Amino acid sequence: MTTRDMEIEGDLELLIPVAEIPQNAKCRTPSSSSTVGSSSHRLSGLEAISKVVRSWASKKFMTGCVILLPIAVTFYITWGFVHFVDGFFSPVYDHLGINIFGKYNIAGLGFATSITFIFLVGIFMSSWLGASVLTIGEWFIKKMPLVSYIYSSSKQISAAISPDQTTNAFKEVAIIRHPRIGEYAFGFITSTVILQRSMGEEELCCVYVPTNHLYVGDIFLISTKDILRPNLSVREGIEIIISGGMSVPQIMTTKDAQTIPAARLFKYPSSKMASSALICDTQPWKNLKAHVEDIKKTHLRDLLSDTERCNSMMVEFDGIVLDYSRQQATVDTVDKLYNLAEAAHLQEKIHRMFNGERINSTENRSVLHVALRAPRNAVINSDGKNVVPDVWNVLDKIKEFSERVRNGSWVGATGKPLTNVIAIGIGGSFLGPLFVHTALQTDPEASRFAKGRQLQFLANVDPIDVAKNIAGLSPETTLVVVVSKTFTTAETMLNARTLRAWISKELGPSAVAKHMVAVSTNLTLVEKFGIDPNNAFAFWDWVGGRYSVCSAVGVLPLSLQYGFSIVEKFLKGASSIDQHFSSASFEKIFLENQAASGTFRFVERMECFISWISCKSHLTLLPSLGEICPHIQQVSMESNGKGVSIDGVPLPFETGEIDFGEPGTNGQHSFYQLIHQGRVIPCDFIGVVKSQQPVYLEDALAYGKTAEQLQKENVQQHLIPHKTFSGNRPSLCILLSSLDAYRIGQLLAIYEHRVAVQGFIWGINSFDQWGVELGKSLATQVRKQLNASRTKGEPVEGFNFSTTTMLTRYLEESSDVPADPQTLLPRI
Ligand SMILES: O=P(O)(O)OC[C@H]1O[C@](O)(CO)[C@@H](O)[C@@H]1O
Repeated sequence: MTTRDMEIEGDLELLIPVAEIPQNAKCRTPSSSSTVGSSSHRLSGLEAISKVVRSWASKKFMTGCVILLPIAVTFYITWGFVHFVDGFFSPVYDHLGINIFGKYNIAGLGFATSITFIFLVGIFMSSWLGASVLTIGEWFIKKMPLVSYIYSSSKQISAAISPDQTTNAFKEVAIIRHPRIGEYAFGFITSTVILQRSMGEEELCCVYVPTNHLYVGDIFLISTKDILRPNLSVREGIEIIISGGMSVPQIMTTKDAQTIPAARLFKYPSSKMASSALICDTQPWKNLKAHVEDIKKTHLRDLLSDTERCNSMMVEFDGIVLDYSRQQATVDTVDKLYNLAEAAHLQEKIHRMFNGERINSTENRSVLHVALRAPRNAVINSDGKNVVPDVWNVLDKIKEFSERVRNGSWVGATGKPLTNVIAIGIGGSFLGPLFVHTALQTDPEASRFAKGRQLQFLANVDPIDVAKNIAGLSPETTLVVVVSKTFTTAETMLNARTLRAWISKELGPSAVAKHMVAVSTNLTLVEKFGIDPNNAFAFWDWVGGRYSVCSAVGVLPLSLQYGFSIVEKFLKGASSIDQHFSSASFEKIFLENQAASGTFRFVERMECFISWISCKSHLTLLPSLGEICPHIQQVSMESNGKGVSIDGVPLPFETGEIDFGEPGTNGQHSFYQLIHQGRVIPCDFIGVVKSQQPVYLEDALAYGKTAEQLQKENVQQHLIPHKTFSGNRPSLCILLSSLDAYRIGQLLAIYEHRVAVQGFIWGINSFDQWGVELGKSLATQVRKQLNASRTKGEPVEGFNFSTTTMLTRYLEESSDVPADPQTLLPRI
């Protein structure tokens, strides 16, 4: 139902009795109602007017009641109270012959007397004598069965608001995360307690959370660090509870938030991304470094025996569970990481990214891949322009085009439907779409939609790849999608020329218009290549190649294969993580608490810092997720393999993870020996509930196997050193409830943000790739040399000894290769 429909329905509800509305009232045209007699028209018109008038009158009457009722109740109760207290001392005054309610009424005399009396009791009870009298009195009261209960309850409540904080009063208002992640409860700190365990001491607070006004509630023992302390007095807290939450202030700050200058809370200076100071020079970095050395002394098996710690390191969001309890980290580590995040201005940097600021400063570009999956009505600006409508124009165009191809209304040059798609592209124009395609193949819904269709990718320039790609395919039923952000990448253009030649040769040059489309930011070059600009799908310079899978780069080939509706789910999954990552409440929570406590919304980002401690990561996956490895390799290693800070200052520490992995148990039969007994390599395990959960392996890495255990198992003495596993090897588990388009989108966004956060912390530019550019220019130099040697016989020069020797040898042995091949069509 649209919003308009809902509005109409609402109007009908208000004005016309439901029983009289025909089912199709909303859609009825004037002519369809003309059979109804004119008198009934008049009748229903009068009825409607009468109902409107009645509805108006009743609304106004209720408004009057709503305003007058609290005033009347307040006066009534106040008057009753004054009267009651006035009458409290009436027997005394009666005795003195003063009739306070009679003819010589001295209104308020009894009230004043009562107040004075209460005041005097206060003074007396504060004295030693008063306290002794009270103790004796209480002793008697507590002996009386029912009375003792009434007395203790009333005493607790009055103690709660007692100005004497040495009593068992509510000491402070507290907000705790309860009853589950993402929800909070108001409570009162009543006392603190030190919990002594084998791992050390921990201070806990007793937090009383009222469940039925103030009289009944639960007591929680919570680590002092996990308590949020709002800027509210105990009295204000009690008011909130008694009013059922109605008196809660619209904006609440925590006490520690006071130390954050107001300007930093919601405004970020737009000049520079961060100060040029390196993160390694900050105190939080040094603290964390020292802490890391310290934590290494505690074996993971001991850390894992602390259920409370493990529980706090398990988070869940929108169907994804993240368990980082097998990281060499304690709650204290997480705190220190928050401090580090603060020092790195992480929050500001994320905010700037979503705000479309040109945070890719070396290329002077915004970084807005999040806009590619934003809902249609979102507003994300780049240079003051909302980019979301442009994104959706392209998505709509893809939807329309892919539907035409899929339903056979767009056919090839010979009139046959195009059931095969070859997507040519390399790097970011290939790896992301390949990952999603491979993962979608096991989603039953997606594979149903892909029935009878085939999607292939062509990236490499080895002629064998081309041959493999076109083997068994006919150009008549094939659509080629050339994907290149720049439309200049040598490998892609060579492959594009090759397939253009393949199509032209079989179907004639005019067939190219029907059989080739493009995805690029460079529409001029697309046209020059010979592809109709109407058949080009744009994206923008604010989308980095490796972050482009949600642009037409991935959406077009995937929609052709699975239909747009499936791809839209994938975009929605990624968007869910984006919103979570940037949500206002997260920002508020994070800033207000100065990142002091582990909040759920932040935790996804935490794990990457933890991995960072040892700077390496590896992924172990389900077969269907196999292609995430190469994709993450590019996203992570091309983004964060940097040697200078964003300001160009050489970094005295190493950046970048080395990511590698294998799907399923292939890794077990390949490199797991090394991760068990060789180097320590932090691992990410991605599991899917409906498939498998490789938890046994994570535990093996964490716990290991000791010599004592082996002895008990009667293992031969000389084999014990070989069969011993040190354990203490960190890993992370991401568990997805299923592997469908939505979850794949979520997974993609989690890794993209993880990489961005790492870069933000290290203070580098994760969005340029000058290292790759160097590789490209070196390749060009070599290509020019080979061409000059082959066509003009020029000697190899300008290279070092090794390269010169190898190039010369290559030239000698490949004398039959053409100078600069225009295509790579297999020579059959
Ligand atoms: O899409 P293009 O321009 O062909 O570039 C392909 C890839 O080349 C790189 O620039 C370097 O590998 C990547 O970032 C990019 O994804």
